[in-house]
Amino acid sequence: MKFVTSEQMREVDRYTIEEMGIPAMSLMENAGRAIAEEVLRFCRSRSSETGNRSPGLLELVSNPQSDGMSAEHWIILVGKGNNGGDGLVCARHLADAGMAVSLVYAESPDLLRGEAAAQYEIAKALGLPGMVYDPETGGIPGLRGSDEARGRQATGLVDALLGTGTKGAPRGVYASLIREANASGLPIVAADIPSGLDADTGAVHDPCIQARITVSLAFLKAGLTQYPGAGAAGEVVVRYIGIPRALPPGMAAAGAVLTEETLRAELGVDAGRPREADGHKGTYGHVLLAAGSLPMSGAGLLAAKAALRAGCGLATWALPAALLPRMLGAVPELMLAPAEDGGAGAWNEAAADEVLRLLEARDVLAVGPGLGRFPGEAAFMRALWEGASRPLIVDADALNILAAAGGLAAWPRRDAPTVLTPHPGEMARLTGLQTAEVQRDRVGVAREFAAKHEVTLVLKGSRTVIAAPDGRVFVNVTGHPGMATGGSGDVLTGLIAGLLAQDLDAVQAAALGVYLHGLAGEQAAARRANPASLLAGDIIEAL
Ligand SMILES: NC(=O)C1=CN([C@@H]2O[C@H](COP(=O)(O)OP(=O)(O)OC[C@H]3O[C@@H](n4cnc5c(N)ncnc54)[C@H](O)[C@@H]3O)[C@@H](O)[C@H]2O)[C@H](O)CC1
Ligand SMILES: [K+]
Repeated sequence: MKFVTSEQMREVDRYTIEEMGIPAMSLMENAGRAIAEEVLRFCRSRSSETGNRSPGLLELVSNPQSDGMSAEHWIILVGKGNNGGDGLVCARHLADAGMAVSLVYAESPDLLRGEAAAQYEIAKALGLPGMVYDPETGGIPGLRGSDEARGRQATGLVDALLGTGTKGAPRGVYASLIREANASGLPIVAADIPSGLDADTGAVHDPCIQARITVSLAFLKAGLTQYPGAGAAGEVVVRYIGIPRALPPGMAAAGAVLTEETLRAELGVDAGRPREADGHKGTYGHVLLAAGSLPMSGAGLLAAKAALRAGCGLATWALPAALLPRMLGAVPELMLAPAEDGGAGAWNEAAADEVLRLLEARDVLAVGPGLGRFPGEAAFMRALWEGASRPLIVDADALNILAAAGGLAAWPRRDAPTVLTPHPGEMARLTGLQTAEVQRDRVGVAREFAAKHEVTLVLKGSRTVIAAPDGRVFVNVTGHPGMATGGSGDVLTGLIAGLLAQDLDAVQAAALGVYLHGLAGEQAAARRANPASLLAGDIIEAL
């Protein structure tokens, strides 16, 4: 599913209305109705949960208002732009469905323009009760304590304050209304985006609406795919409002959320592709891992096992010689290649030649899991970076060594496919940014880095971002918090390497690897009474 930025959305709106001639009022009508339908869906699901059964046909026929909505009183918070206009349409449909509705205008309705102003006239003509919020007295009627009659107590809020026209943090009355709405503890359905969300980066301003449901209109907004915005949005529903699904000519979506459909349609990955009947070990590639060191020998093992579980034909783990005795037979299917380490159980500059020699008879090199830091590390890494003519995946300390040696700007561009898999901290070191800066605009930072250095970048974390050298961006939504455990990244590296060995290109292998890694984590977590006890090895078993 593709997602767009606010700027792209504004251009889509303009193109749809001005070039295609689809009336803005139709779009607003469709938007408001879609939001109302999602509010009603929520109310019905809530009433069925709380046991108020939905009335039988006879009851409905005799009193159409009695479809359980009469107990609801929703307050619509109306901003002064078209987001507010959507809210006014929504209010009309909710009133028609039999619930009590109150409009609270952030600013005088006289400030409404265009379609939103027209919707205000309609709301007035229908006698929908409304008031202009007064920051002096504060307090939204129906949210105050129990002094209001039962019927007046609000049961939910629609946030139609700010949408894609937002600039900066909510100001003045908008901030007050957002704070009051959040403090009410009532369920909030956000129109298009939660007000206070940066719709492009997923950053949240102070304050930002904490929504139960966000009805994203026409297209998913980029900011809804990344935390903390994804957390503020609650359940995200993308609703068609009459804007054609095909983007205007020349516009490429800011990115796409990874689904099986996206993997197949956008990336040509068929996860269910059957194996050739006459396949043999050589058919499915041979992964070489340069990984592990005395204190972190397990990392290499996890990555190697994951590569095999990913379906590659063979895997060889090049490891410091001192580790060999302990690792013999640990994974019978795995081949071990000791690299001279002078008994130290650590890597050294000279070992690079051994790795490159081994790579000549193999298809992919993964370097980094448990590698550790060591004298001559930069020369070691540079030799592999320049000498490995095969697809290369760089992770963990190999990334830190790259960063410490001046980062990619100082290193030659590689011809062979290259995948980097930093977590936010490693990304900060690679870019010279603070980790917080990386996290504030994960999609943007990843996209820029991948294009600038012509690598495939996997920026890990919740909602991992996969950025291709050609500017395409994918966001993964599979996974489970229990996966935040030592070794989980090593498993991902091995998984991606195993896929690279099976003739997937760097972007395909990175995207499918991240997607499957998350799915496996979900399944592994589901098998445990307490998902916090999840181990990285469980993810491998679930692959
Ligand atoms: N354009 C269309 O045909 C459709 C739009 N849809 C809905 O409209 C909004 C976008 O509407 P827009 O008028 O551009 O802006 P907003 O309603 O988001 O409101 C911005 C409004 O508020 C003021 N403002 C901006 N930033 C702040 C701030 N930080 N604090 C306070 N006030 C702020 C600004 O002056 C504007 O007037 C879109 O999200 C959809 O909901 C339809 O859905 C589809 C057709
Ligand atoms: K909103």
